[in-house]
Amino acid sequence: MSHNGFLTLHGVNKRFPLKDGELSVLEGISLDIRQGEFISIVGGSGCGKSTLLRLLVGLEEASSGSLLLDGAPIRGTDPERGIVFQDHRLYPWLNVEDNVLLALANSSLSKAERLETVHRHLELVGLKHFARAWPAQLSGGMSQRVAIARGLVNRPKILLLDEPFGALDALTRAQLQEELARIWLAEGITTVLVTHDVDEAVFLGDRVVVMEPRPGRIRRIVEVGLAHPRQRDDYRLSELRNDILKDFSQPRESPRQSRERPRRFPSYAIAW
Ligand SMILES: Nc1ncnc2c1ncn2[C@@H]1O[C@H](COP(=O)(O)OP(=O)(O)OP(=O)(O)O)[C@@H](O)[C@H]1O
Repeated sequence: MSHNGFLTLHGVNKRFPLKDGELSVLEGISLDIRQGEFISIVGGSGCGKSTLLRLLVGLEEASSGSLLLDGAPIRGTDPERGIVFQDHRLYPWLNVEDNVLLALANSSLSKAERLETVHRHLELVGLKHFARAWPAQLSGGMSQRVAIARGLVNRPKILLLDEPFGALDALTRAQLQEELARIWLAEGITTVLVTHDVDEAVFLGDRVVVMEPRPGRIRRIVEVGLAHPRQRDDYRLSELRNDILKDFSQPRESPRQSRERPRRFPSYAIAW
């Protein structure tokens, strides 16, 4: 495995302590991500996708192995790593502008520069006219746009997305996928997207990392090899999708014992 990636994971293991032993959630994760690349990570429930993303965010520490961003070890959260969760986590008592502004709390920019930066990012996600709106006035899709603006406003080195469209209806989801592709093309930001949705993974990703569970491992990495912007009805995308879906109907080996956690529910509830 070479170590010349912009974001490099090498031999990453993650174990959680249990009352009677420990649970191995990720095993031997090695991955080199190029600067500006869009990586999708797919896998069934419980294969450790979110845990992997939490390691990249710095919310969890690896039990062993290394995670390097631009040559430096990832330790703790940092504005150089922007994150967008499935539930947008906007503060209901702050308007859209202030929600995004909050992400710049530790920035060295002046107040005027911060406001200008916030407005530029709201424009980027198509919400130029909603700076003064309240979260309760936004649809689910609009809230996720605000969350994307907030994830980008610090000009991070990487953008990490954990099922960002998982709670949206199919049409809004498709629209936001296209928006995300446009933003990624315009900004050239290295992006890691975790999703359950294989169509979404192949539509957006330069490469798709297919994971398998118990413990979470990389099953294979699929090179999509299609230029952006892509056409949703491109038959090559469906071929890739079908090929990846086969992985989920043919387990490579019998699953090892694992403890399941109750499924998470999206905590956002605002839509109109
Ligand atoms: N803090 C923790 N303590 C103990 N076990 C944990 C912890 N966090 C995650 N796990 C376990 O790790 C495994 C992987 O969880 P993770 O949320 O990373 O999977 P996932 O692939 O993102 O699943 P989903 O798609 O359902 O969100 C699960 O079996 C879960 O129970």
